[in-house]
Formats: sequence, structure tokens, C-alpha cells
Amino acid sequence: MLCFKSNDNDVYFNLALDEYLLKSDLPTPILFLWKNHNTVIVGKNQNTYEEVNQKLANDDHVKVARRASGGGAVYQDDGNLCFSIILDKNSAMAKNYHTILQPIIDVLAKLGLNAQFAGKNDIEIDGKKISGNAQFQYKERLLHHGTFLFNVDLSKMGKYLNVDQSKIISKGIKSIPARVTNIKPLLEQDLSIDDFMDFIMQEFIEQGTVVQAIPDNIITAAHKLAEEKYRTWEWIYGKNPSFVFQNKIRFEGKGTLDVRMNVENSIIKEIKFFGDFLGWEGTEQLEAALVNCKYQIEDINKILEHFDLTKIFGDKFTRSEILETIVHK
Ligand SMILES: Nc1ncnc2c1ncn2[C@@H]1O[C@H](COP(=O)(O)OC(=O)CCCC[C@@H]2CCSS2)[C@@H](O)[C@H]1O
Repeated sequence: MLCFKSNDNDVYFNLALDEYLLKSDLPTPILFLWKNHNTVIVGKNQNTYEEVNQKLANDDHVKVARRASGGGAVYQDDGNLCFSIILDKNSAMAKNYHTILQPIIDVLAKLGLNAQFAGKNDIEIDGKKISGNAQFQYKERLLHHGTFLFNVDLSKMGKYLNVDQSKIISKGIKSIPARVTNIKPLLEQDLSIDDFMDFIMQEFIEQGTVVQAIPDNIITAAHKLAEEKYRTWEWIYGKNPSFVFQNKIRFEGKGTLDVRMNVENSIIKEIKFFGDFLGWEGTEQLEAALVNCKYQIEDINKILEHFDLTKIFGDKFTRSEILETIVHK
């Protein structure tokens, strides 16, 4: 087995590297270990607006990323370790999640941890999730990747993954919320996340795994893939499933502003304002101007700036109130 470790903690680059190792002609099995700075990574078929609290993530510079495998959304910081195992999909180990995760569970046992495979794709200790896993394939190869909650700030996890889903209707895959725990406080020894990573590597080395530097050509190709795919708006937001957004806000002393929208690939395709008052002029022009606008605050704001909103809404609603109604939090 070959083992690689990423020296970078940029999630977009690491996801590209992950994909590139899968698609490379390096011999399988491959073990790849990596860590990311603060990020929420959604599954391939998820809707970022339903899974990530965009406002809080933006404010705190938490990167939003989409991976190539299915499943739910996870939060990661420097206290999370990712592992990927790349296999020939016809090999005995690639049979199912159990067969792939058993060597990992064995390593955890050597640290005194009674970890078990649970649910569809989790590893748990005492009924609490410590690892979420997902897979994708390319030709004859299978990539299985998972997380380890080693010492993640769990209050932040709740903060960024907690989203009001009542305003959106979509066919996006929903995450499965779990009770979680970190590994570090369960250990008898005082280990850092890097010690934990070294321990895993050492265990695999004893079974014949060879640690290598990632070949330069793969690093170069991964940088390119990160720029062309993982870091782009088209991948992160453009791949969102279509959704309907409905929101109604009552502004004290002013009235109710009600908006309904159809959004496809995160582009507004239809939008209608409703309200409990008369005399709106130019609403249709505003609605028409918002069609084909990206569903993101900066772009919507730019369009609103071009309109004399008092002509449409009188002194009822300000630009920021209109934005608040349109943009999902
Ligand atoms: N980092 C991390 N690790 C484990 N579990 C997590 C994590 N963050 C959140 N969660 C919990 O899992 C659920 C979502 O569970 P769900 O089962 O819906 O999704 C997953 O587990 C996906 C795992 C993807 C692993 C990839 C490996 C390389 S990059 S990401 C979430 O609501 C939280 O309760």
C-alpha cells in the first residue's frame, strides 16, 4: 500500500488531490491523509443553501465546499483528520463499508478505543459518531473517504450546519444529524492530531505500507483541478439542485413582504413579490431584472441598487429589508 499525506490545508486543493489520486495510474491500494482549515463540505447532490448557514459561514471565513461523493454535510477544522482509501473496486477489501473500515477500526482499538461501524456510513464510539464516510468511483477504482472528529470545535459544527429548512423545497439530499464526540478526550494518552495521524501511518507501515511524497505532476494537476472545479462558484453553488424559496417577513409598522422564487443551478429563474398593500409600480421590472441573477447577496444587491425602490415600495421597505426577505439565512 502507498501512503500520502497532504502538506496543504486548503479544502479545494485537497479535494482535487483526492480526486486526482483516484484517477491517477498509481497502484492501489492508496491511503491518503489530509486536514482542512475551517470548512463545511457538502455532498455532491446537496443544496448548500439548505445545509450551510451561509451568513455565519461567510462572517467567520468558513469555506463552503462540494465534494464528488454523495451523502451529507460535515464541518471540519484543524481538529478533523480526513482519510481516503483508494482501491481496485473488485478487490476483497472494496466489498463494502465494513471491509474497508475494519483496518481503521483495528487501529483505533490499538489506541484503546472501542469503535464500531454504525448506521449507513458512520463509525461510532459508545453510540456517538466519530467518523462519517462516503464513496465514489472512477472506472475500475473506488475512492472511500472519511473523517475523524479528533478535536473539532463542536459548538461551531452546530453553528454552521444549523439552517432553517422551512423556506426551501428541493430534492437535495438531506444530511443525517448525529450525536457526535471527539476522539481526543477518550484517549488515555495525551495525543495531538499530528500524533494521531502518525500513529495511523505507523500502523499501516508495519503492515507493509510505504509512505511517499506526492509526485510533482499530481500536485500540479491537482492545483489545476482545484482552480477549474472545486474553487468555482459553478461547482459549489451551480451544482445545487433546483429549489423553490418562499419567505414572508412582517416588518413592524410597515407590513408584510412576501417573496416566492424558483432557483435553478443557483440562478433565479422566477421571482414574485406579494404584499398586503396597494399602489406598487414597477414591481414587474424589478422581478424581470432579477431573473437570471445569481442567488447570492452581492449580485442581488447590485440589481436592487439600480432601482429607485421608493417608486416601487413607497417608504415601506428599505433595500436591506428586501434583501433580508430574498436571501436565505
Ligand atoms: N467532521 C465530521 N465528522 C463526523 N461527523 C460529522 C462531522 N461534521 C458533522 N458531522 C455529523 O454528521 C452529520 C451528517 O452525517 P451524514 O451521514 O449525513 O453525512 C456524512 O457523514 C458525510 C461524510 C463525508 C465524509 C467526507 C470525507 C472527506 S471530505 S467529507 C452532521 O449533521 C453532524 O451531525
